Amino acid sequence: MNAIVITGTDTGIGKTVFAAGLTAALNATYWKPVQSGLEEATDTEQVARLSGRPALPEAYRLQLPASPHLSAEAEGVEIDPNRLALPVTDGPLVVEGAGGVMVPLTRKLFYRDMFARWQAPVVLVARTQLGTINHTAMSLMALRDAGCSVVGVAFIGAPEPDVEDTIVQMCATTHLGRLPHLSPLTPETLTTAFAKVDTATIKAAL
Ligand SMILES: Nc1ncnc2c1ncn2[C@@H]1O[C@H](COP(=O)(O)OP(=O)(O)OP(=O)(O)O)[C@@H](O)[C@H]1O
Ligand SMILES: C[C@H](N)[C@H](N)CCCCCC(=O)O
Ligand SMILES: [Mg+2]
Repeated sequence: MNAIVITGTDTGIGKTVFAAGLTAALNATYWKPVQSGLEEATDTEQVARLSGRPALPEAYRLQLPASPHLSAEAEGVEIDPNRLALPVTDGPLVVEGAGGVMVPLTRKLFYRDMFARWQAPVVLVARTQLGTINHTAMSLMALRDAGCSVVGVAFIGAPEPDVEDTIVQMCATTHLGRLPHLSPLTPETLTTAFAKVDTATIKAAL
């Protein structure tokens, strides 16, 4: 296996920025199987800008910025899981979901079920802000319930050591490091910040 899945406790929490840092750190290829919402820069464009690494084309590019199953329905299509088989790449592949782990790809398939089909190790990206213990614990339960192999949790935001330690200890997971809010967010600031992420543990899971 040379793919690593990046999922999160919610949409808009920093999966793409984290995925860009990891793609650069692993000299990997990036893939966003399903992009919903095309008005702003896509995740693939963001990762290309921040990592300088190659990206595979999305299997689905959907106009409506919504849950993938709704974005697909809005265009009169249904996402076909058979079109989402992990591509074979030379070198590591960083694959980003959309939103959180229980986001539907269809009305019968949540993203976590797709991760389980892929049998790829999973990194869960979580905020450090208030509310994250509940969201992270539930996301880990959902991933484990589906049989996913979780490498650990990567945190985004200001340091909250008591919160982070609580999650690691009570959820029996691994702390993969923390990305602060970067301003400006550039390939250089991301590379510097990402040096503190436990890339070795992630690489060992590949
Ligand atoms: N560490 C960070 N420093 C600065 N800005 C960040 C950081 N992480 C995320 N952002 C910004 O927050 C917004 C949401 O981040 P991002 O696109 O990575 O979320 P996401 O979890 O990938 O969302 P989606 O579920 O849509 O894929 C973006 O504008 C992004 O640039
Ligand atoms: C549109 C957004 N940027 C993401 N690509 C999709 C987020 C889906 C969230 C669905 C939900 O949890 O309600
Ligand atoms: Mg994203």
